[in-house]
Amino acid sequence: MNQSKEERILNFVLQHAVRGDPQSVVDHIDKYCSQKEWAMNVGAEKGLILDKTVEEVKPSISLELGTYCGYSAVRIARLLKPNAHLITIEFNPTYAAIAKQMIEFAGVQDKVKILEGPAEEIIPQLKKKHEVETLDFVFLDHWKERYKPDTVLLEECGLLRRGTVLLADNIICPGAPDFLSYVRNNNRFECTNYLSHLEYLKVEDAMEKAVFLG
Ligand SMILES: O=c1[nH]cnc2c(O)cc(-c3ccc(F)cc3)cc12
Ligand SMILES: [Mg+2]
Repeated sequence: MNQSKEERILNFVLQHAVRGDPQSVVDHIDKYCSQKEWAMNVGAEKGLILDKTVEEVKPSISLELGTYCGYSAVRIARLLKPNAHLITIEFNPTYAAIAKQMIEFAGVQDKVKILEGPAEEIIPQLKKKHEVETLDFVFLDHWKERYKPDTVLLEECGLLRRGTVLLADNIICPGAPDFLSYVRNNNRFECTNYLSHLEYLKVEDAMEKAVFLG
């Protein structure tokens, strides 16, 4: 049975990147996806915006919505302080299996917990089942039509606290218009837009930072 694109990305990393070196894993995914096959990793340019946000927030507990192959999970985990953790939620079991191998190869498995299933089912379980109190940082990178409902759900579940930073990918392409108007017109969020480009292409894209004011 022939390989999926995601398996080809993973195999390229396993064969060429340095085991235990998260930066090498990130660089090799970017190399493959810029030279061979486009894939929806946040990429190097928007990845720098993600890096700067993680370095600024210094989160103890982070949540990622949309793991895919694990590129941004590895990117975030490589910057986390000791004892800090990332929970990443992936709906697609095939992607989750690829990401698990990617995260283990990078050597960041002790910092990352992958949860498989729909975010709307897992988010309400975070407090009791996964011992989360409140989140310091949330990276939204799953389905654009889920950005707004899952943001409302995070708030309803008491997972946001004053200063929790949300960072959303793909604000222009594919776009998340209902999320954007929700956070920008809600006086409990302080928003900042970061204009960038779609991963591996010259197409415009942007990220939106929304700080919850409590
Ligand atoms: O579905 C997506 N989830 C998360 N991130 C994405 C992402 O960064 C880009 C895209 C995407 C963008 C343009 C296109 F022509 C086709 C797909 C989708 C997702
Ligand atoms: Mg994205």
